[in-house]
Parts: sequence; C-alpha cells; structure tokens
Amino acid sequence: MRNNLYPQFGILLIDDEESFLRSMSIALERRGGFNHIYRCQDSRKAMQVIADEPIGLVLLDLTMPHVSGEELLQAIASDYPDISVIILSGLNQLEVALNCIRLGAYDYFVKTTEEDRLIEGIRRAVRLQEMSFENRELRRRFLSDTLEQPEVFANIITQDKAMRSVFQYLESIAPSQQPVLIMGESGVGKEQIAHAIHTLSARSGPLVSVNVAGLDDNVFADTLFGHHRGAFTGADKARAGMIEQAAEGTLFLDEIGDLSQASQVKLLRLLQEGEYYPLGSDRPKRIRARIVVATHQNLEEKQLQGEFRKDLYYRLRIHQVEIPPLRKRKKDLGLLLDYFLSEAADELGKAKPTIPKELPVLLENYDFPGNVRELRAMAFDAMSQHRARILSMEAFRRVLTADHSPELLAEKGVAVRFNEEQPLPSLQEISDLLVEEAMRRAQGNQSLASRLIGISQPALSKRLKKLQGDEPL
Ligand SMILES: Nc1ncnc2c1ncn2[C@@H]1O[C@H](COP(=O)(O)OP(=O)(O)OP(=O)(O)O)[C@@H](O)[C@H]1O
Repeated sequence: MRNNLYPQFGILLIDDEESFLRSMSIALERRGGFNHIYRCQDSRKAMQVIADEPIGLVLLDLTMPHVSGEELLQAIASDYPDISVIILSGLNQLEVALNCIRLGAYDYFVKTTEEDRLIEGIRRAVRLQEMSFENRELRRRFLSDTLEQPEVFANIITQDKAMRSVFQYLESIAPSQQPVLIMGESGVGKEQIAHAIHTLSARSGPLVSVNVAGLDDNVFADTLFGHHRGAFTGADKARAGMIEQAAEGTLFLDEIGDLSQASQVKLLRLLQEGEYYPLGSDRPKRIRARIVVATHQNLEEKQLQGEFRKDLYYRLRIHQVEIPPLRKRKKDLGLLLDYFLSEAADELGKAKPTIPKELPVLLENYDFPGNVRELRAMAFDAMSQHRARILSMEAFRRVLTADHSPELLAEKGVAVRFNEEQPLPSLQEISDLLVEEAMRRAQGNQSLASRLIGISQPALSKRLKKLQGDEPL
C-alpha cells in the first residue's frame, strides 16, 4: 500500500550482479526498515527507471558493463540534481571515491563495509533527502499560503497566524516516518494536533494514545512492548504492546517530559534501532508505527539540566511544533467562546444565549493558565447555570478576582524598574498611568476597568474626571 512505504520516495539499486541486488534489498528491508525499493540490473535501463518512478536515492555500483557507474552518476547529477547517489563499489581506492564525490555523489562505500555502517549511512542519506523534500514542500505551502486538507483541522478553532503555520508545517511533514514532538502548555490542544498528524499521514492503522507520566520503567516497557506468556509472575497470557496495536498507525506518547531515565533509554533504543523486544522474548520485532510525542514541559531546559537525555531529545525533535498558549492568540478568544457555547448548548439541549458585551473584553484581560481547556470549562459551566436570554457572567466571575500578590505579579512579568538617574515618579503619576492602561484594556468600559485594578467604579470615575481636568486634584 502506498502510504505504508518507507521512505516516501523510492530507493533504486543499480548493480549488474543479481546476487548483490538480492542480498542488498533484503538487508535494506530487514535492517533498515526500508520497503520502497527498486532494482535495476541493466545499467542501460537505469535512467528510464528514474524517469518513470519516484526515485529519491540511488545506490550505484561503479563497475558495470554497458554504461559505467561513473557515467550514470554524471547523468543523474545533471538531469536529477535532487536525487542523492551513494556509490557502492568493489574498489577501495581513495582517488576513485574522491572523484565520485566531486562528480556529485553523496557518499561512497566499499561493498565489504560492515552492514551496520552501510545501513546507518543510507539512513543518513534518507533523512537528508526527507528534509530537503519537506523544505521544498514547506516553502511551496508558505509561499502559496495554502492548506491542502483544511478539513483535517476543522475542529481546531483558530484564526491565529502561528497556528496556521503549524498546520502548514504538519501537512508538509505528513508522509514522513520520523517522530514528531508537540510542545505547548497544558490545555493548548496538543492531543488534537496529534489526531491531525495521524489523519494527515493517511496511515491505515489506528492512533493509539498512552500517557506515560508516572509509569514506572517496568510498566512502561510492558505497556509499549507487551509480553510473552510467563515473562514475569502473573503474566499468564501473552499480551501485545501498544506499539503492536498501533501497527501501520500512530503511537502517541503524551507527557513525554515525565519519562523516567530508564524508560528514556528504552525509547531511544526503539527510535534508533526501529526494533524492540517484547518482555520474555529474545526475538526482536520491527516497529511499524509512527511515534508522536507531546509535553507541556520545556524539554530543551530539562535536557540542559540533565533531566532528559540529550540524544533522545535530538531524536524526538526532528520534527517539532510549538502550540502557542491562548494568551498569545487572544484573537481566538471570541471564536472559541462562541464555539464552546454552541457545543455546550447542543449538549445540554438549551438555546444558545446572547453573549454580554463586556465578556470578550473581560476575557482578554485574563491570562488563561489552563488555556483552551479552561475556557471550554468556563463556557460549559456558564451554559449549565444559564437560564435567561443573556448569558450570566457568574461563571466567569472568578476571572475577576484579581490577585495582586507580589508572587503573582512577578509571574505575570510585572516588574517595575525605575531609572536610577531620574527622580521617582509621584504616586499620583503612577496611579494615572494605571488608570489609563486599565481603560485601554477594557476598551473604555469603566466598570470593567475598575475591576481590573481593584477599585470601585465610582472611584475610577472620579479619578478619570481628575485626569481629564474636570475636577481639582
Ligand atoms: N483550537 C481549539 N479548538 C477547539 N477545541 C480546542 C482547541 N484547543 C483545545 N481544544 C479543546 O480543549 C481541550 C484540551 O485540549 P487537549 O487535550 O488537546 O490539550 P493538551 O494540550 O493535550 O492538554 P494536556 O497537556 O493537559 O494533555 C479539549 O477538550 C480540546 O478539544
């Protein structure tokens, strides 16, 4: 099936020796996990295969009858500069190798090279080729500002530019088999993004989700890898692991930042080797699922502090997306509120109410530490309490109970700095600035502005009059 081919482009083996072609294809499939392979034994037909098939990488023998490897290398480099060529030669001569690289070969291996090294070299070339495909694809999408499958994102309500870029990026990496790392605060919609990645990949298998937070290492291994009967006390039946259940699909590992050190090693090995051992088995199984992971933690920082393995972090972040917190995409607030109120109205069998005018403004002044999930909960809470035609503000009230403790202010990034070389402003001047800022944020709504800075509305009105010079100070 087209969508289960790896890599997304074909690998063409060109060699006049039938036995080498056969053994190389088997090694590529078994050791490398590559299954998108074409073979060509007659060098005269090689260029036609390249013209007809979606070839991205060529493994080329040098010494062949009819057309030599060197001639073919030159033809490919000139007609198909986007195709990578790896030379597999019987000759171990530095000069020949250098000449091939000069002619445009990506790498040069002697046929007797240890299989592991050869496969690793081919993996590197595949990875590079994938990246250049993705780059081209990404550029094309950004330039034309298109989404090929907008329906995949229909349930992710947003009009934010950064989110749209995330969608475009996800479309461009959809066919890749490499892991995807989704970062973002709790409640920003990471799980939704994982669903979209799975749908876009058009893989035939299911999406299987596992929350790995708090799993001890043995449970982690058993959950992912499964076990054979009798593997440990109590294992009276064999059980397939989640990797197996996600075959030809996607395995989504949530809260990856909480993974224990021992489990990090297991996950790294799985990603590096593409193989795993079910507990109690000494026969490796090949992973047939794509891995998507998510975390609300800062993995870069965790890695620097030695809490998360650097090598694993680098493997995971081959493709990464960062979902911005709701406070950084406030334009989405109105859309999301409307969407959740409709959803709640449907679910509760109520008519959708009118939204009070000051509600959107009020929400804009809130940080949403719980992000979209928090807004959704508020909307559902409001709808369940809702009786009259206009939505009650009661469920949103707690948003207003502003906490002005120094810790919270520091958290909000409020740190007032005064210029040491200038005299301090007066209390009156500071207070005027605060009043002006509150009025700006509340879009001129006095009752809202007064709540934002913790004074009564008449007190605010009085200050405003003073500010406008209507009343003496
Ligand atoms: N843009 C959005 N449009 C509609 N619903 C959304 C959007 N973003 C998040 N949600 C909803 O908010 C809730 C939280 O989303 P989700 O579980 O995907 O967040 P998360 O980032 O995975 O959170 P956590 O880190 O806690 O696992 C879900 O009910 C989801 O459907």
